[in-house]
Amino acid sequence: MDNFQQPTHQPAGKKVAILGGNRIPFARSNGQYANVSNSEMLTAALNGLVERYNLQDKRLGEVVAGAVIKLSRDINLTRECVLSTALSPQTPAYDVSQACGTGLQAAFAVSNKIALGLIDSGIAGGVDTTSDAPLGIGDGLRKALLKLNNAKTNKDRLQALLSINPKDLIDAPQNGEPRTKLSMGDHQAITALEWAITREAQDEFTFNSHKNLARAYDEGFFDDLITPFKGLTRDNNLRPDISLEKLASLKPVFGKKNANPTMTAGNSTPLTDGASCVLLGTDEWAAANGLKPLAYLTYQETAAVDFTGKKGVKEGLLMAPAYAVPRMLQRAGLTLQDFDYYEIHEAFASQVLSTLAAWEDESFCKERLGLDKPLGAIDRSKLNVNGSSLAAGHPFAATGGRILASTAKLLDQKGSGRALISICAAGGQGVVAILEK
Ligand SMILES: CC(=O)SCCNC(=O)CCNC(=O)[C@H](O)C(C)(C)COP(=O)(O)OP(=O)(O)OC[C@H]1O[C@@H](n2cnc3c(N)ncnc32)[C@H](O)[C@@H]1OP(=O)(O)O
Repeated sequence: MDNFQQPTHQPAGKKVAILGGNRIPFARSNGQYANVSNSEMLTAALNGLVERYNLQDKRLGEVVAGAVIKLSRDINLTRECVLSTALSPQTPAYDVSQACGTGLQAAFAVSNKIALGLIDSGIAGGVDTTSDAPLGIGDGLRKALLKLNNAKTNKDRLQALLSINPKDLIDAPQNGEPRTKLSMGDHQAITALEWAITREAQDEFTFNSHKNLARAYDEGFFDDLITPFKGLTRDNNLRPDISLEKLASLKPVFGKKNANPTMTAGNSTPLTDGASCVLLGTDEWAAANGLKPLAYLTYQETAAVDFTGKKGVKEGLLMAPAYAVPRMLQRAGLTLQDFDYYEIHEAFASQVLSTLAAWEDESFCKERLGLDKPLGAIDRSKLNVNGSSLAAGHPFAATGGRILASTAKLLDQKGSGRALISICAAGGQGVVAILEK
């Protein structure tokens, strides 16, 4: 199978600079932000960015953000949040949604307009809460209410009311695939088994994520990337004193029917609340506003895999980045080893490890990617150097902004270099990008 047949295009035109970023500390679900809405969190992240980069009263080209789980009243959540900030109310804004890839996809939307010369600046972002999740009325209740509304006699009305079953009252959002009814974790457990990812490797990977994030906080790396919010100054999922012994003692929570289940609450991301955003612009706009480009967003790619196996090979739900990255590398004329940093979203430790295993695997690279040899191994010391989602948490749509802002800062600190960003998303999708300085 050749996955490189479809022509993809790097938008020609203006360079797109990442000028800064901001987020609020991420909080475990039903914790510190239990009573805080998406709207309040995204507004706080945006306001922090506005303040840090003196954007008060500025009319930006566009603000694009989104949430994976939205209340139905939040028809254009991003626009409402922009109106609550000190930005000029003449700044247009709209929502996008692409599961966990939302934040990065929002940055693509802004950057493509900048590259085309249609706008000169913009903000991309994302927010999610699983604490303040929307509840709809269940199908059973909805149908009974419709019946009640159309009833002509008291008998019909009574029958409609009696048809209501308590279990049909509420329709809550599920963290699972609608087609398979499996949770993200149970899907990933199948992939982990397929790639023989051990419990020890997952726990060690998780340990490093927490240690790296804790060190980065202690070194002040996040001082100009995070605005304290509701009493939090750091992500409250972070465990600086994490131990391999404690990780090893946790019970498996996903793939429990497997012979040897390996995925636990420790080596999976927690359900999380939070928001993030990044400021993008042309070199000219940056100079006119006294800002310095941290890095440039140079390549982007989105891929999707058939996780149902309906039309051929059944692929792992979270394996789309394994396809998106080589496609982007080919277009950029780069190898997997040509990077100073790798920022791979840690949906689950085993997801990152499965993707790395696939890139090292000869038959996967030849048969599924259509390459003549494996992409090969990466230098693990360059991977998620300041921690990632396992430690920070993963408020779905906010992860893209978190990664973009910290990766741009890493490249700026280094002075020059190149970073690969990869985010897996529900629906069998993968959103990836290259940042350069
Ligand atoms: C594209 C994508 O990104 S897909 C990914 C999308 N996200 C998801 O699917 C979210 C997946 N995560 C979840 O569903 C939930 O967080 C779960 C099921 C993993 C865990 O939920 P819970 O059981 O509520 O977790 P909880 O926080 O209570 O942790 C369970 C135990 O593990 C312990 N624990 C969790 N992490 C760690 C750790 N790193 N080190 C030590 N102990 C830990 C907790 O302290 C707790 O111990 P206790 O029972 O003694 O209090």
